[in-house]
Amino acid sequence: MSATIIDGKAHAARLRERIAVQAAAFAGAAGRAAGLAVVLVGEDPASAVYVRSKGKATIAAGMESFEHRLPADTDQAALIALVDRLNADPAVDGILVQLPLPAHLDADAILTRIDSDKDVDGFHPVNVGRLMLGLPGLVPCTPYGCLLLLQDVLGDLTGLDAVVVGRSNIVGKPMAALLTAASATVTIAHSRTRDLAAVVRRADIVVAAVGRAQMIPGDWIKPGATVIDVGINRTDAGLVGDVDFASAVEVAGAITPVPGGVGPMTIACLLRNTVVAAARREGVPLDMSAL
Ligand SMILES: NC(=O)C1=CN([C@@H]2O[C@H](COP(=O)(O)OP(=O)(O)OC[C@H]3O[C@@H](n4cnc5c(N)ncnc54)[C@H](OP(=O)(O)O)[C@@H]3O)[C@@H](O)[C@H]2O)C=CC1
Ligand SMILES: Nc1nc(=O)c2c([nH]1)NC[C@@H]1CN(c3ccc(C(=O)N[C@@H](CCC(=O)O)C(=O)O)cc3)C=[N+]21
Ligand SMILES: [Mg+2]
Repeated sequence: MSATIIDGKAHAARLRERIAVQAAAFAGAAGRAAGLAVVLVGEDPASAVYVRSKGKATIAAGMESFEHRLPADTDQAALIALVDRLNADPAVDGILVQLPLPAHLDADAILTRIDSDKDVDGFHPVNVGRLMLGLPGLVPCTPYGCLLLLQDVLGDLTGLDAVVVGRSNIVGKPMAALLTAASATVTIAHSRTRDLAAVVRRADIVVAAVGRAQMIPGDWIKPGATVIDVGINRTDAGLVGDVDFASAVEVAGAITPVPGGVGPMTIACLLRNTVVAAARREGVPLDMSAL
């Protein structure tokens, strides 16, 4: 039996339509469009592709896009100065500094410098704290997009066994926090986990966020499990996930493809966070049930 393929691209397109309605309502009430500033330091080609697609999606949703491209040798003080300028700019509701930054820059200091109310990535310590405390804030886009896909497939996640493979600050840890808040029973696995196969085999939900091409084979997947593949790995065979799709699709109940799964949801959730941030900043009420 073959799994349902979770169409992240179609789900993201529907979400973007609802966001556009809310963005128009915001613009009508505030007298201006919501604005997203994206900062890219250096010339990494993959990052440049993401930044371009974020800019296009922002404009398509009826929001304003501000792109800042800085040379790879930009120093800490110059980047801090740009963040300060964006923090103070009333037309900017969301700020995203594309990661990874060049090694000579202190990414933690930059992310902490962003106004937490404009932190549409949800990486600022204040938003990380809010997520852990269950307080309203801005939630990291990729894990939030994964949660939306899981709830679409499974409905209520209460009591389900979830395994998150990967413990990064941008995907694994916030994913585990969201699943915990949704009342799943959560295991976080990582490079030091003993017998990863056995840990994955007991999961009703597997979220793979490792960055190793096709490392999770189908025979680790419990029959009928829901598999969310966050991995984006460029190989000679093209773009592949962290899950071996060909074998996993034969065992899983539902599975995201790469491309066309989590990636498009990340961008849709970034737009969602931007209109949410804009509405909070201006005190404009939004229909959150649409988002
Ligand atoms: N689709 C999307 O929108 C997005 C996709 N990505 C993709 O998701 C993947 C993960 O990204 P990110 O979280 O930033 O990656 P990181 O490199 O920051 O983290 C990888 C995690 O995987 C763990 N890990 C590494 N090797 C193994 C192993 N052999 N067994 C078990 N765990 C292992 C690491 O463990 P340890 O902590 O012990 O080192 C670490 O916790 C990448 O492919 C990235 O490109 C990322 C963001 C958005
Ligand atoms: N501050 C910051 N925030 C991020 O959210 C962030 C970041 N830095 N750095 C890089 C990662 C990665 N990321 C992706 C976004 C979209 C796709 C995406 O749309 N992927 C398409 C394919 C794109 C392609 O073909 O390359 C898909 O999976 O279908 C992938 C990956 C966001 N990230
Ligand atoms: Mg993100």
